[in-house]
Amino acid sequence: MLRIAVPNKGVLSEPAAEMLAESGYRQRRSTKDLAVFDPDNDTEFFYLRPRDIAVYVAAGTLDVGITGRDMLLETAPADGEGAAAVEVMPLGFGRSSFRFATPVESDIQSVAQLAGRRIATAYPVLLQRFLADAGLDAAVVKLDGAVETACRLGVADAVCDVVETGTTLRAAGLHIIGEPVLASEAVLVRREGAEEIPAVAQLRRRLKGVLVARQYVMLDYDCPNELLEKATAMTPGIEGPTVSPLQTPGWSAVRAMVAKAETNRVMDELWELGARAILVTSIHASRL
Ligand SMILES: Nc1ncnc2c1ncn2[C@@H]1O[C@H](COP(=O)(O)OP(=O)(O)OP(=O)(O)O)[C@@H](O)[C@H]1O
Ligand SMILES: O=P(O)(O)OC[C@H]1O[C@H](OP(=O)(O)OP(=O)(O)O)[C@H](O)[C@@H]1O
Ligand SMILES: [Mg+2]
Repeated sequence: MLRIAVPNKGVLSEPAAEMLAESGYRQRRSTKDLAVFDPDNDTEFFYLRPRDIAVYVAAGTLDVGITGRDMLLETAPADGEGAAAVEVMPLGFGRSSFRFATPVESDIQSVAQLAGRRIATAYPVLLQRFLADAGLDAAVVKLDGAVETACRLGVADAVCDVVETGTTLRAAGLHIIGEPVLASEAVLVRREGAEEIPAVAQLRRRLKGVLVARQYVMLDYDCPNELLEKATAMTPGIEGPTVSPLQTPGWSAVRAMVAKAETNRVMDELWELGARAILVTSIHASRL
Protein backbone atom coordinates (compact mmCIF):
# COMPACT_ATOMS: atom_id res chain seq x y z
CA MET A 1 0.00 0.00 0.00
CA LEU A 2 1.19 3.51 -0.88
CA ARG A 3 1.21 6.06 1.97
CA ILE A 4 1.21 9.75 1.06
CA ALA A 5 1.56 12.85 3.29
CA VAL A 6 -0.55 15.87 2.31
CA PRO A 7 -0.58 19.34 3.97
CA ASN A 8 -3.56 19.54 6.33
CA LYS A 9 -3.62 23.36 6.60
CA GLY A 10 -2.19 26.49 5.00
CA VAL A 11 -1.87 27.65 1.42
CA LEU A 12 -0.63 24.30 0.09
CA SER A 13 -3.47 22.26 1.56
CA GLU A 14 -6.27 22.94 -0.96
CA PRO A 15 -4.21 22.93 -4.16
CA ALA A 16 -2.41 19.74 -3.09
CA ALA A 17 -5.71 17.92 -2.48
CA GLU A 18 -7.07 19.30 -5.76
CA MET A 19 -4.08 18.02 -7.71
CA LEU A 20 -4.40 14.57 -6.13
CA ALA A 21 -8.13 14.49 -6.87
CA GLU A 22 -7.40 15.46 -10.50
CA SER A 23 -4.87 12.62 -10.54
CA GLY A 24 -7.67 10.19 -9.73
CA TYR A 25 -7.14 9.72 -5.97
CA ARG A 26 -9.83 9.93 -3.33
CA GLN A 27 -9.42 12.91 -0.98
CA ARG A 28 -10.89 13.73 2.43
CA ARG A 29 -14.43 15.12 2.68
CA SER A 30 -13.87 17.22 5.80
CA THR A 31 -10.86 19.30 6.82
CA LYS A 32 -11.13 17.50 10.19
CA ASP A 33 -10.24 14.11 8.67
CA LEU A 34 -6.69 13.11 9.61
CA ALA A 35 -6.36 10.23 7.16
CA VAL A 36 -8.24 8.77 4.19
CA PHE A 37 -7.97 5.36 2.59
CA ASP A 38 -8.46 5.12 -1.18
CA PRO A 39 -9.22 1.41 -1.83
CA ASP A 40 -9.30 1.77 -5.64
CA ASN A 41 -5.67 2.89 -5.66
CA ASP A 42 -4.62 0.99 -2.53
CA THR A 43 -3.33 4.28 -1.15
CA GLU A 44 -3.64 5.96 2.24
CA PHE A 45 -3.38 9.73 2.67
CA PHE A 46 -2.23 11.35 5.93
CA TYR A 47 -3.00 15.03 6.49
CA LEU A 48 -0.09 16.61 8.36
CA ARG A 49 1.47 20.02 8.97
CA PRO A 50 3.58 20.95 5.92
CA ARG A 51 6.55 21.60 8.21
CA ASP A 52 6.44 17.98 9.48
CA ILE A 53 5.94 16.19 6.17
CA ALA A 54 9.59 15.80 5.18
CA VAL A 55 10.31 14.42 8.67
CA TYR A 56 7.80 11.56 8.23
CA VAL A 57 9.02 10.84 4.71
CA ALA A 58 12.70 10.89 5.75
CA ALA A 59 11.90 8.45 8.57
CA GLY A 60 10.41 6.07 6.01
CA THR A 61 7.01 5.99 7.79
CA LEU A 62 5.38 7.45 4.68
CA ASP A 63 6.47 6.77 1.09
CA VAL A 64 6.06 10.26 -0.37
CA GLY A 65 4.71 13.66 0.60
CA ILE A 66 3.79 17.07 -0.69
CA THR A 67 5.38 20.07 1.01
CA GLY A 68 7.13 23.34 0.19
CA ARG A 69 10.73 23.23 -1.04
CA ASP A 70 11.62 25.73 1.72
CA MET A 71 10.12 23.44 4.39
CA LEU A 72 11.90 20.41 2.95
CA LEU A 73 15.26 22.18 3.20
CA GLU A 74 14.45 23.64 6.62
CA THR A 75 13.81 20.21 8.12
CA ALA A 76 16.70 18.40 6.39
CA PRO A 77 18.97 16.69 8.94
CA ALA A 78 22.52 17.99 9.30
CA ASP A 79 25.23 15.97 7.51
CA GLY A 80 25.61 12.51 8.99
CA GLU A 81 22.52 12.88 11.20
CA GLY A 82 20.12 10.41 9.64
CA ALA A 83 18.16 10.01 6.45
CA ALA A 84 16.83 12.94 4.50
CA ALA A 85 13.86 13.49 2.26
CA VAL A 86 14.63 14.71 -1.26
CA GLU A 87 12.69 16.53 -3.94
CA VAL A 88 11.25 14.26 -6.63
CA MET A 89 9.39 16.79 -8.77
CA PRO A 90 8.08 20.36 -8.58
CA LEU A 91 4.27 20.61 -8.61
CA GLY A 92 3.73 24.09 -10.07
CA PHE A 93 1.71 25.65 -7.23
CA GLY A 94 2.47 27.43 -3.94
CA ARG A 95 5.21 29.48 -5.57
CA SER A 96 6.95 31.96 -3.28
CA SER A 97 10.40 33.27 -2.55
CA PHE A 98 12.27 33.41 0.71
CA ARG A 99 13.91 36.80 1.13
CA PHE A 100 15.19 39.59 3.33
CA ALA A 101 13.20 42.72 4.13
CA THR A 102 13.78 45.73 6.35
CA PRO A 103 11.67 48.70 7.47
CA VAL A 104 11.54 51.24 4.63
CA GLU A 105 13.22 53.85 6.87
CA SER A 106 15.91 51.43 8.15
CA ASP A 107 19.64 52.12 7.73
CA ILE A 108 19.97 48.51 6.47
CA GLN A 109 19.46 48.64 2.71
CA SER A 110 21.69 45.76 1.56
CA VAL A 111 22.35 42.19 2.65
CA ALA A 112 25.95 43.04 3.62
CA GLN A 113 24.63 45.58 6.14
CA LEU A 114 22.87 42.76 8.02
CA ALA A 115 26.18 41.89 9.73
CA GLY A 116 25.85 42.21 13.50
CA ARG A 117 22.08 42.82 13.34
CA ARG A 118 19.03 40.76 14.44
CA ILE A 119 17.04 38.91 11.75
CA ALA A 120 13.64 37.37 12.53
CA THR A 121 12.52 34.26 10.67
CA ALA A 122 10.38 31.12 10.87
CA TYR A 123 13.09 29.30 8.86
CA PRO A 124 16.20 29.49 11.08
CA VAL A 125 18.02 26.60 9.37
CA LEU A 126 17.69 28.14 5.89
CA LEU A 127 18.72 31.53 7.20
CA GLN A 128 21.73 30.22 9.17
CA ARG A 129 22.91 28.31 6.11
CA PHE A 130 22.65 31.43 3.95
CA LEU A 131 24.50 33.55 6.53
CA ALA A 132 27.26 30.97 6.88
CA ASP A 133 27.67 30.71 3.08
CA ALA A 134 27.73 34.50 2.77
CA GLY A 135 30.22 34.81 5.66
CA LEU A 136 27.82 37.08 7.56
CA ASP A 137 27.57 37.10 11.33
CA ALA A 138 24.06 38.06 12.48
CA ALA A 139 21.69 37.07 15.29
CA VAL A 140 18.79 34.84 14.22
CA VAL A 141 15.51 35.47 16.06
CA LYS A 142 13.32 32.38 15.62
CA LEU A 143 9.59 33.08 15.39
CA ASP A 144 6.66 30.86 14.53
CA GLY A 145 4.83 33.13 12.07
CA ALA A 146 3.62 36.68 11.41
CA VAL A 147 7.34 37.46 11.17
CA GLU A 148 6.72 40.76 9.38
CA THR A 149 5.63 42.39 12.65
CA ALA A 150 8.93 41.64 14.42
CA CYS A 151 10.67 44.88 13.37
CA ARG A 152 7.84 47.17 14.46
CA LEU A 153 7.75 45.45 17.85
CA GLY A 154 11.50 45.86 18.26
CA VAL A 155 12.66 42.24 18.44
CA ALA A 156 14.51 42.35 15.10
CA ASP A 157 16.16 44.78 12.67
CA ALA A 158 15.26 42.76 9.58
CA VAL A 159 13.21 39.73 8.59
CA CYS A 160 13.81 36.79 6.29
CA ASP A 161 10.43 35.44 5.24
CA VAL A 162 8.18 33.92 2.59
CA VAL A 163 7.04 36.49 0.01
CA GLU A 164 4.47 35.90 -2.67
CA THR A 165 2.67 39.10 -3.70
CA GLY A 166 4.55 41.30 -1.18
CA THR A 167 1.24 42.54 0.31
CA THR A 168 2.09 41.42 3.85
CA LEU A 169 5.53 43.08 3.68
CA ARG A 170 4.08 46.37 2.47
CA ALA A 171 1.35 46.34 5.10
CA ALA A 172 4.09 46.02 7.75
CA GLY A 173 6.08 48.96 6.31
CA LEU A 174 8.88 46.70 5.06
CA HIS A 175 10.62 46.44 1.71
CA ILE A 176 12.71 43.77 0.10
CA ILE A 177 16.49 43.93 0.14
CA GLY A 178 18.87 41.75 -1.89
CA GLU A 179 18.20 38.76 -4.11
CA PRO A 180 15.91 35.87 -3.05
CA VAL A 181 17.58 33.37 -0.72
CA LEU A 182 15.43 30.62 -2.26
CA ALA A 183 12.69 30.18 -4.86
CA SER A 184 10.11 27.79 -3.45
CA GLU A 185 7.02 25.92 -4.63
CA ALA A 186 5.16 22.78 -3.66
CA VAL A 187 7.22 19.67 -4.36
CA LEU A 188 6.78 15.91 -4.15
CA VAL A 189 9.33 14.43 -1.74
CA ARG A 190 10.54 10.93 -0.95
CA ARG A 191 13.19 9.31 1.21
CA GLU A 192 16.73 9.74 -0.07
CA GLY A 193 17.89 6.57 -1.81
CA ALA A 194 14.42 4.96 -1.66
CA GLU A 195 13.78 2.33 -4.29
CA GLU A 196 11.24 3.47 -6.91
CA ILE A 197 8.18 1.28 -6.28
CA PRO A 198 5.58 0.96 -9.10
CA ALA A 199 2.90 2.83 -7.10
CA VAL A 200 5.19 5.87 -6.75
CA ALA A 201 6.10 5.74 -10.45
CA GLN A 202 2.38 5.72 -11.24
CA LEU A 203 1.71 8.64 -8.89
CA ARG A 204 4.47 10.62 -10.61
CA ARG A 205 3.03 9.89 -14.06
CA ARG A 206 -0.41 10.98 -12.89
CA LEU A 207 0.89 14.21 -11.34
CA LYS A 208 2.93 14.93 -14.48
CA GLY A 209 -0.26 14.31 -16.47
CA VAL A 210 -2.09 16.97 -14.47
CA LEU A 211 0.81 19.42 -14.87
CA VAL A 212 0.79 18.93 -18.65
CA ALA A 213 -3.00 19.28 -18.82
CA ARG A 214 -2.70 22.55 -16.89
CA GLN A 215 0.17 23.94 -18.94
CA TYR A 216 -0.90 22.98 -22.48
CA VAL A 217 -3.94 23.27 -24.76
CA MET A 218 -4.78 21.39 -27.94
CA LEU A 219 -4.67 23.55 -31.05
CA ASP A 220 -6.39 22.58 -34.32
CA TYR A 221 -6.29 24.56 -37.56
CA ASP A 222 -6.69 24.24 -41.30
CA CYS A 223 -3.79 25.26 -43.47
CA PRO A 224 -3.04 25.55 -47.23
CA ASN A 225 -0.47 22.88 -48.06
CA GLU A 226 2.12 25.36 -49.35
CA LEU A 227 2.17 27.00 -45.88
CA LEU A 228 2.42 23.74 -43.93
CA GLU A 229 6.16 23.91 -43.39
CA LYS A 230 6.03 27.39 -41.84
CA ALA A 231 2.85 26.70 -39.88
CA THR A 232 4.08 23.45 -38.31
CA ALA A 233 7.36 25.16 -37.36
CA MET A 234 5.21 27.53 -35.24
CA THR A 235 3.37 24.59 -33.66
CA PRO A 236 5.94 21.80 -33.29
CA GLY A 237 3.93 20.10 -30.51
CA ILE A 238 5.71 17.62 -28.27
CA GLU A 239 6.76 14.94 -30.75
CA GLY A 240 5.60 16.69 -33.93
CA PRO A 241 2.12 17.82 -35.02
CA THR A 242 -0.48 15.52 -36.59
CA VAL A 243 -1.12 16.56 -40.21
CA SER A 244 -4.07 15.03 -42.10
CA PRO A 245 -5.53 15.89 -45.50
CA LEU A 246 -8.76 17.91 -45.67
CA GLN A 247 -11.40 17.00 -48.22
CA THR A 248 -10.86 20.43 -49.80
CA PRO A 249 -7.97 19.92 -52.25
CA GLY A 250 -4.72 21.67 -51.32
CA TRP A 251 -5.59 22.00 -47.60
CA SER A 252 -4.53 20.07 -44.49
CA ALA A 253 -5.74 19.89 -40.89
CA VAL A 254 -3.07 20.27 -38.22
CA ARG A 255 -3.27 19.30 -34.54
CA ALA A 256 -0.61 20.07 -31.94
CA MET A 257 -0.21 20.80 -28.24
CA VAL A 258 0.72 24.40 -27.46
CA ALA A 259 1.78 26.00 -24.16
CA LYS A 260 -1.28 27.72 -22.66
CA ALA A 261 0.62 30.96 -22.13
CA GLU A 262 1.55 31.10 -25.83
CA THR A 263 -1.92 30.33 -27.21
CA ASN A 264 -3.04 33.75 -28.40
CA ARG A 265 0.31 34.76 -29.85
CA VAL A 266 0.49 31.49 -31.81
CA MET A 267 -3.13 31.86 -33.02
CA ASP A 268 -2.47 35.41 -34.25
CA GLU A 269 0.69 34.33 -36.07
CA LEU A 270 -1.07 31.36 -37.69
CA TRP A 271 -3.91 33.60 -38.86
CA GLU A 272 -1.44 36.14 -40.30
CA LEU A 273 0.26 33.28 -42.15
CA GLY A 274 -3.02 32.12 -43.72
CA ALA A 275 -4.26 29.34 -41.45
CA ARG A 276 -7.99 29.29 -40.75
CA ALA A 277 -10.52 27.55 -38.48
CA ILE A 278 -8.05 27.85 -35.60
CA LEU A 279 -9.58 26.13 -32.56
CA VAL A 280 -8.34 25.70 -29.01
CA THR A 281 -9.56 22.96 -26.68
CA SER A 282 -8.44 22.22 -23.16
CA ILE A 283 -6.75 18.99 -22.13
CA HIS A 284 -8.36 17.25 -19.15
CA ALA A 285 -5.74 14.61 -18.49
CA SER A 286 -2.61 13.28 -20.15
CA ARG A 287 0.14 10.66 -20.11
CA LEU A 288 2.98 11.75 -22.36
N1 LIG B 1 1.40 33.42 0.47
C1 LIG B 1 2.01 32.32 0.06
N2 LIG B 1 2.11 32.03 -1.27
C2 LIG B 1 2.71 30.92 -1.70
N3 LIG B 1 3.26 30.02 -0.88
C3 LIG B 1 3.22 30.25 0.43
C4 LIG B 1 2.58 31.41 0.97
N4 LIG B 1 2.67 31.34 2.32
C5 LIG B 1 3.32 30.21 2.59
N5 LIG B 1 3.65 29.55 1.47
C6 LIG B 1 4.35 28.27 1.36
O1 LIG B 1 3.52 27.26 1.89
C7 LIG B 1 4.28 26.33 2.65
C8 LIG B 1 3.62 26.16 3.97
O2 LIG B 1 3.43 27.40 4.56
P1 LIG B 1 2.20 27.67 5.50
O3 LIG B 1 2.03 29.13 5.65
O4 LIG B 1 1.04 26.88 5.03
O5 LIG B 1 2.71 27.00 6.86
P2 LIG B 1 3.12 27.67 8.22
O6 LIG B 1 3.58 29.07 7.98
O7 LIG B 1 4.03 26.75 8.94
O8 LIG B 1 1.77 27.59 8.98
P3 LIG B 1 0.63 28.67 9.20
O9 LIG B 1 0.84 29.81 8.24
O10 LIG B 1 -0.62 27.88 8.91
O11 LIG B 1 0.81 29.05 10.62
C9 LIG B 1 5.70 26.85 2.65
O12 LIG B 1 6.41 26.09 1.70
C10 LIG B 1 5.61 28.28 2.19
O13 LIG B 1 6.69 28.68 1.37
O1 LIG C 1 3.62 38.16 -0.10
P1 LIG C 1 2.25 37.78 0.37
O2 LIG C 1 1.33 37.46 -0.77
O3 LIG C 1 1.68 38.77 1.31
O4 LIG C 1 2.36 36.36 1.14
C1 LIG C 1 3.36 36.11 2.09
C2 LIG C 1 2.80 35.84 3.44
O5 LIG C 1 2.03 34.63 3.43
C3 LIG C 1 2.48 33.77 4.47
O6 LIG C 1 1.81 34.07 5.65
P2 LIG C 1 0.78 33.11 6.41
O7 LIG C 1 -0.62 33.56 6.10
O8 LIG C 1 1.10 31.70 6.12
O9 LIG C 1 1.07 33.47 7.91
P3 LIG C 1 2.41 33.15 8.75
O10 LIG C 1 3.39 34.26 8.46
O11 LIG C 1 1.93 33.21 10.17
O12 LIG C 1 2.90 31.80 8.36
C4 LIG C 1 3.95 34.15 4.60
O13 LIG C 1 4.49 33.77 5.86
C5 LIG C 1 3.93 35.64 4.42
O14 LIG C 1 3.65 36.30 5.64
MG1 LIG D 1 2.50 30.53 6.92
